[in-house]
Amino acid sequence: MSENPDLTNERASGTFETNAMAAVIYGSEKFAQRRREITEAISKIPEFQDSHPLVFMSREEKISEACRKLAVLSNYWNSLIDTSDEEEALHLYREVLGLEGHPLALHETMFIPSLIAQASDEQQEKWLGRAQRREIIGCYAQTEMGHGTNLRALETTATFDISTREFILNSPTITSLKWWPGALGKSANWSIVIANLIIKEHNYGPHPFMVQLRDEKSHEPLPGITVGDIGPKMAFNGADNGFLGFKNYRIPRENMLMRHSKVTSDGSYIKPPHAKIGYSSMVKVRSRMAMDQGLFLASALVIAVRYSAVRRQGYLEDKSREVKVLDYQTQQHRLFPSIARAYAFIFCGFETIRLYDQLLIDVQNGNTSGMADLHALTSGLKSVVTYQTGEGIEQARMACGGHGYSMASYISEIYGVAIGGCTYEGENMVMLLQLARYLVKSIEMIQNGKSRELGPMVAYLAENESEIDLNLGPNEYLKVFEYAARNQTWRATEKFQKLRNSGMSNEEAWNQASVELTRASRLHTRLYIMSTFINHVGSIVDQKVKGVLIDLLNVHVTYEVMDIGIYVQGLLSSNQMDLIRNQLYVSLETIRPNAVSLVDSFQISDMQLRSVLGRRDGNVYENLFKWAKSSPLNKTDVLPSVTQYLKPMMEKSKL
Ligand SMILES: CCCCCCCC/C=C\CCCCCCC/C=C/C(=O)SCCNC(=O)CCNC(=O)[C@H](O)C(C)(C)COP(=O)(O)OP(=O)(O)OC[C@H]1O[C@@H](n2cnc3c(N)ncnc32)[C@H](O)[C@@H]1OP(=O)(O)O
Ligand SMILES: Cc1cc2nc3c(=O)[nH]c(=O)nc-3n(C[C@H](O)[C@H](O)[C@H](O)COP(=O)(O)OP(=O)(O)OC[C@H]3O[C@@H](n4cnc5c(N)ncnc54)[C@H](O)[C@@H]3O)c2cc1C
Repeated sequence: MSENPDLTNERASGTFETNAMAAVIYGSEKFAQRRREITEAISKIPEFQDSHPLVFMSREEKISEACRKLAVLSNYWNSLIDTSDEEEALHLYREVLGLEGHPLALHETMFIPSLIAQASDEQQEKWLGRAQRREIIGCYAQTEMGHGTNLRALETTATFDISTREFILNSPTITSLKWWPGALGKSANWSIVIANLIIKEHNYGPHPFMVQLRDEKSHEPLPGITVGDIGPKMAFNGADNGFLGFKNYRIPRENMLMRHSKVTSDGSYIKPPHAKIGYSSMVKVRSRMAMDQGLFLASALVIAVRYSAVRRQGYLEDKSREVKVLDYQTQQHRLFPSIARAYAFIFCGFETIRLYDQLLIDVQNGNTSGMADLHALTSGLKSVVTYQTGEGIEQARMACGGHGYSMASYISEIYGVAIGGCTYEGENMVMLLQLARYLVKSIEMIQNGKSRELGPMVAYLAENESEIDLNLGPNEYLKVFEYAARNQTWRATEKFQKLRNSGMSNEEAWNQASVELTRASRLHTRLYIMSTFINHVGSIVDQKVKGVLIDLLNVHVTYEVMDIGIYVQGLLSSNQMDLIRNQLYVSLETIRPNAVSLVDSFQISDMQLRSVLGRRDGNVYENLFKWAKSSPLNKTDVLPSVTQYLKPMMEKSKL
């Protein structure tokens, strides 16, 4: 079937090459090209296609389908990608497995990275190759039923038995059961388990241990291990998140991951170079989240924008033909700022992934000085990005009207998976408060005359306000954001200090200032996102691409400043606010002809999107009907439930 002419026309009105834009989105022409090649190669392998639509499958079927594809994938792995390239691997996973989770997701994202960051050279020699070759499947078991946030209160223990030189693992209570780890329930046979290290009755706090859970031949749980699946979730049901308990389960001393902290055979403890070095796997995932969430948001927008270009409803001036809903200003206001955010998040994601990779090298060389900065940055970024992604996806769903609510759109599944990011890798409020600690410390440095020691990301906190001339472009909007973030950070810090100075305990003062503190963290992070977007656009060489991205940046800066209006009342007059509002409306119109090309540029395949509404060819209606007919409910005209219950009920009512 040929392409829907409405989409053909939209594509013809684009002013730039989508391949050139993809090269900017994905950081290089080479990688953008590799993504296309991988997608093309996969499309030719029939076993990678869903055996039937995932949305009609039960959990068991979804997990089985994911395992089937992983088994097929193992035959093609080396021929499809450069296995040493994490981004290629991720693209392959996304294309073949989609986003509903699978038994290797945590193996790749946390188990292997933990071995790389936490295992000594000898331990890597023993386990890393096996993990990378997928001879074993691992997971990351930290969260317990009773505690996920407050890691110092974890209850699982690993007690060193000096006589046998083993650790004895125990789960002393119900609440100490590990609860949530992905792939733990049914798939993983090994795990990195975070447990309190106890030597001679002294608790040294949470440490990582390499623990075999299941027999490598029979896959049966080993004696002393209780393990299973925690049941269905809001989404992500292709993953078997699990529970895990230990009863006097012994592992050799050499199974504590000992790159940083160490326990010698006589039970001596050697401290790590930084107290929080064991938290690196979390920082690794957080550093990826802006990218991954940006892609979730992008997926929803591809669906909503393409659909809005083929959906016609109502009239504007021309009464001879109904208008594409994408031409309504409200629809543009609903979708275009999110397109800008998706681009910005991906740009930030590349930046934080690079920063993590650099930090990993620094830490391996004994330099831990960058840990606090990256922890603060990624804590704020994961919180803001996951929240705004959730908002953007939900708006995309509503922008598709009734069909958006159908699973045929697939947006609800994208939403369910993405929104989990507000919780996993540190609940958002908690992580905003982690960043707030860093911001408060920065203010205290300024108060103590140490402004010069501030890092580049917080230097603006020490600056004075300057006049704003909004006609001068994005950098002036950045100043507006700096003003808002600086003002709020000072106000929140002063509130905290005032409460503390009034005699309140540090903890209570912090609690009573915490809403204001989280607001400061959000503004600081949004400033970082805007500034990264501006810098990125500034570095683009292709002039056509750059021109469109400047238009998109204008949508971003005007929308973001309008969105934080309450924080800039002291800086901007109502005339200036009106000016910004009008600039936003103009920029929505400017971007309109490029809307479809901007989402096409994400180059997310139909196979990955799984959306009838978001099909690249735009042939929505005939495929919607086909999809509905394939619903299991339509296998028969008369359901057994009708024969069994409704018919007798109706018959009885006739009497
Ligand atoms: C490659 C192929 C991939 C295939 C992918 C396939 C795609 C699949 C499809 C979809 C993707 C979906 C994937 C889903 C994956 C989900 C995985 C989820 C995993 C998890 O959730 S793991 C568990 C995560 N848990 C947490 O994040 C816990 C949160 N809590 C904490 O981090 C901490 O407890 C704390 C930071 C909140 C507090 O810690 P603590 O009490 O110890 O510390 P404080 O006293 O508060 O602070 C002390 C001091 O330490 C500093 N600090 C804290 N953390 C760090 C750190 N990490 N680095 C540096 N410094 C740190 C803190 O700032 C304080 O400093 P100051 O005293 O203020 O100076
Ligand atoms: C999809 C998914 C996958 C996951 N995968 C894994 C995994 O692979 N491995 C793993 O170990 N874990 C995993 N988790 C667990 C996850 O990391 C935790 O659920 C998360 O860290 C939040 O902790 P919690 O559940 O204890 O929340 P809680 O801390 O109980 O949060 C409840 C509320 O209390 C508030 N709160 C808590 N502490 C504070 C505070 N100090 N200040 C202010 N407010 C506070 C929170 O903001 C929140 O509103 C996963 C979770 C999900 C949803």
